[in-house]
Amino acid sequence: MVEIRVLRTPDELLASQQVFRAAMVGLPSLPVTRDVVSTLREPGLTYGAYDGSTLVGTTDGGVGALTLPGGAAVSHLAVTHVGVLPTHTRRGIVSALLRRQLRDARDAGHVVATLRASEAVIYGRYGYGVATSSVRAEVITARARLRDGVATSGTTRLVDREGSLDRQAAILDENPSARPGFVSRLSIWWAAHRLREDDKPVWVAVHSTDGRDDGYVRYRPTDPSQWWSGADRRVVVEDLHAPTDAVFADLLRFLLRLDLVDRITFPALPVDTVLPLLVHDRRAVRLQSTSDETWLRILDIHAALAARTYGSGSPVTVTVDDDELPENAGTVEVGPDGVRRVDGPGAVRVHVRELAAVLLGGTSWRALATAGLVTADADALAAADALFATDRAPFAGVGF
Ligand SMILES: CC(=O)SCCNC(=O)CCNC(=O)[C@H](O)C(C)(C)COP(=O)(O)OP(=O)(O)OC[C@H]1O[C@@H](n2cnc3c(N)ncnc32)[C@H](O)[C@@H]1OP(=O)(O)O
Repeated sequence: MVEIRVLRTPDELLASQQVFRAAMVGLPSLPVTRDVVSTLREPGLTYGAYDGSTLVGTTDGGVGALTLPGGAAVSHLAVTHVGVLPTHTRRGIVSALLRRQLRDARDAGHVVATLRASEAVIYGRYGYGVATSSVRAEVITARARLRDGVATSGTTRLVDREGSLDRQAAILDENPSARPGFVSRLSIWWAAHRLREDDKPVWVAVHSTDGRDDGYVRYRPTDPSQWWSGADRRVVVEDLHAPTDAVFADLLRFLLRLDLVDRITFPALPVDTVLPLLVHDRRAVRLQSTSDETWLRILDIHAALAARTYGSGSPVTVTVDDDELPENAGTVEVGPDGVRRVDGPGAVRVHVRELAAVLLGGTSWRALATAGLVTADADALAAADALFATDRAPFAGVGF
């Protein structure tokens, strides 16, 4: 049997970092030392599994906010650094760690937990479901001309990279996106980003509307060694924050003005991105692949459902199954006027994992029913879809 403990000292946190990296095998190296490791972890949120005196598994988190449909933000545990040493896998160690983490997060009052999954088969058993997706896009700049009707909403300027991370963090904090699924960025993530900085070229452009900074794009060439005479010069957008489509259009306008660049890659955009519509030749934009982005675990079903808004229509009763956090289980009535607990079986029956998939509007109830993941009749499904549908695809816009 392993023992699960909260890790606190720099040596324990460093050991957790090493266990995670050994489990992940192929991550780029990161100069984490005893001196800096505490800046990368929030106190009391790193867990370790011990086999005797040896740390063999770990999980970690940070607390921020996640935006629900309608714009309300709820308390959010961002789960990361999950790993078990290869010598100790398939003995239930990560299950013990993740269950303890979920229980503590619920008891601490967090409404949702989310993570990015290294594999799709790991987290569903703990109640995590895919709540947002992203699309990778590539722009062939020679063919990409912005449509004449795309209005300019502000100005875009290059800023010095020195100190610009603080500027980026402030812009994000001051201009959160109203898109469902948006998550606030944590200081531990910016600290990790600082640690990863190198002397390779990277550029930052900041957008302002009426003199107020409200968005930015950070981009870098993919292969500087081939830049001088390269025939296929590529730039990758490392990070982009555009709280509105108008800001996004201006940042795209800026990127399309870069000389020498043949292709621009956006590794992750919302699946309903306006990008192809903004250019005359929509095949200048290749939407290459979609990926699951946010795996979401609802920790407090009543709080999560009550904090979002709904479309019009009749209320629907939903019975939720949740073995891991049994206080969540039961029936709720959800309608345009709110959410309340009711007795008896609901018109729809769903596991908490599938409720996570519809919470932000990223999946329809009808699609879940087609996959056999919801039990309901056609009228109840239609009513639930009318309530839960959102006008924008949910998107977080950050990996962690
Ligand atoms: C948010 C993040 O940090 S994502 C990064 C996750 N970490 C990694 O991918 C690193 C490499 N992998 C690992 O460290 C480990 O294999 C982990 C963390 C994925 C799983 O840890 P384990 O301690 O082996 O998991 P545990 O023994 O608790 O498994 C629970 C169940 O999940 C299944 N399972 C776990 N991992 C996998 C997997 N990668 N593929 C298929 N099934 C899996 C187990 O078979 C078991 O199934 P069962 O309940 O039907 O018996």
